[in-house]
Formats: sequence, structure tokens, C-alpha cells
Amino acid sequence: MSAIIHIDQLGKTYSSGHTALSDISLDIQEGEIFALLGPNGAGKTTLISIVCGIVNPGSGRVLVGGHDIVRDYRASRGLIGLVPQELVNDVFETVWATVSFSRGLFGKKPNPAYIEQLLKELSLWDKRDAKLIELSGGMKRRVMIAKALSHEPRVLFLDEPTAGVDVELRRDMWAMVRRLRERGVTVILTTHYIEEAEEMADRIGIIRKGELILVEDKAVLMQRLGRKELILHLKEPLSALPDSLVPFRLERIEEGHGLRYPFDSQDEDSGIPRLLTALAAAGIELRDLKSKESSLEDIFVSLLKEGV
Ligand SMILES: Nc1ncnc2c1ncn2[C@@H]1O[C@H](COP(=O)(O)OP(=O)(O)OP(=O)(O)O)[C@@H](O)[C@H]1O
Repeated sequence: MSAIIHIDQLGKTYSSGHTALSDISLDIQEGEIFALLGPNGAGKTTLISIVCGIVNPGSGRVLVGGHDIVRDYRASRGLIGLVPQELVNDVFETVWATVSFSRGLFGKKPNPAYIEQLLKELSLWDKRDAKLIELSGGMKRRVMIAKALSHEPRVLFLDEPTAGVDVELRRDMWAMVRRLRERGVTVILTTHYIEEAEEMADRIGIIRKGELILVEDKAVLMQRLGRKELILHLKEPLSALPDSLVPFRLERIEEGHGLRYPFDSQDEDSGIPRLLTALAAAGIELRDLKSKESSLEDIFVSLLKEGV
């Protein structure tokens, strides 16, 4: 894999004096799905907008497919499809015309077979002759995606792709992103839904107050920072822990009706068999037990709190 997007010491201060990005350096590899996470106002849209040539960079340099986004704007922009947060559309045009026109804007020859395939994949084929004004919000969003893909870009930016969409569209969107990946398209998405990053991303970047505080493989991140815990529900509530159980770092929960046992998911010796033996020896009977793994959301929240 090689870097399709190269961001080097990028900074941006708006004319208001607000610094939205400082010293961002990041390489996005061709074919990966990269999720950019961060709270409101962190700078995600600013970053995407600079790479797509909508906002001028302040300092630093960005290359897309080796083309400088400022000096070589047309070449770099031609490689990119952007699905923005806001729905901006020519509402009296039909779906077919909107998507075909968008392809033409990038100087690509008409390719009705490709547009047909695109509309079918996005469940828009039946609506191809409908005017955009006649479509539901979710369908309009599908049209935005079709437009962004109309010129067969190598990189697709999805800015909050599933904000406010229903479950079905969210699933369709995820399926589409996977298909794009199979075709070698690089996908960069911003999201507030951590579940979405957890489900789809290969790599995660966390941005906070304009700084990229962490970039990591999702699997590594979840393994490195993930914690597991065992929740034990007791037949009889426990008013205090017997001395024999003190070494296990158990926490009484639910007013003594349960116990929480944290353990390191990477440690081969979880201590669970010893704990169960000790509980039995102390005469404590269990109603049930379940183990819980920390989600990307737990990790994200704790990272932002710590301010890594
Ligand atoms: N045109 C502008 N002029 C001045 N400040 C701006 C402008 N656009 C964005 N900002 C500010 O820059 C900061 C970053 O905004 P940006 O939209 O990039 O954040 P974001 O991470 O995409 O947030 P959200 O998750 O809410 O979409 C915010 O404080 C915002 O108010």
C-alpha cells in the first residue's frame, strides 16, 4: 500500500482568528477505510474541506495521488469524491440528470452503464426520473453519494454520512463502503457514531481542538486500550466482601447484588478460575455471569478525558 493522501504539517487559522487545525501530519494509504473521530468543532470538516480544495490551507502541504491540492488543483480534485454534511442540490433536476451532470463536471466521458450500476447499488434506479424535490431526505442523501461517485474517484470522503439517517440507509451505506473498498477505493469518513468507526474502519484518527492526538489501527487500538470485565450476579446480596476475596480487586455493584471483576484481556492468566473457586469456597452462589469488552466508545471517551 502507498499513501494516496499525504498531509504535511497542515495548519489553518480562519480570518476570525480561530485556529481550527494545527500541525496535522497524516498519510492515508490507498485502499484503506480511515475514520476521523472527534467532538463537535474539533476540525474534521475543516480538514476534509482543505483536502477537497473548498477551504484554503493556512500552512503546510497536502498531496492527493502525488498532486499538490493548491498548485495542481484539478488533478487532485478529480481523484476525490465528496459527500458533504449539508444536502446541496438542484432540486428540480432528475436523479439521472444530476448524477450524469456531476460526472461531466470532472471532464469524464458519459458512461450510462456505470451510472446505471451506481443508481442500482444505491437503490435509486426506480427513482432515476424523479425530481430531487420529490425525494425523501434519505434518498437525497443517496443521490449525494451517487454524485460523489459519478466520476469514479479513487478517494471518497464521507462527512458524517449517517447523521440522522434511518437504520436501513445506514446498513446500505456500510455495505456500499465495503464494496468500494473491494474495488480499491480509499474511504475517509468522519462520524460521531463510534459504532460506525468500530464497524467499518481499518484505522482511526482522533482529532481534538484542531490537533490529531492519535492515529492507530483499529484492532491495535482496541487491543491496547481495551479492557474486559466480568460481571457476576449473586443469588444473595453481599453486604461486604469476605477477606478471602479482597485480593481479587472486586467491586460491589448494584447494592451488593453484583460484583465487577476487571481483567486484562491480553493477560493469559485472567484469574477467573481462581476467582470462581474462591467464591464457591466462601459460599457465595451465582445467579449468572457475563463478560463485557470495552467498546471503541469507552476508549474514545477515556482518551478525550485524559487529553492524551
Ligand atoms: N468559515 C469559518 N470561519 C471561522 N471559523 C470557522 C469556520 N468554519 C469552521 N470554523 C470553526 O472552526 C472549528 C472547527 O470546525 P469544523 O467544522 O472543522 O469542526 P468539526 O470537527 O467538523 O465539527 P462537527 O463535528 O460539529 O461538524 C470550529 O470552532 C468552527 O466554529
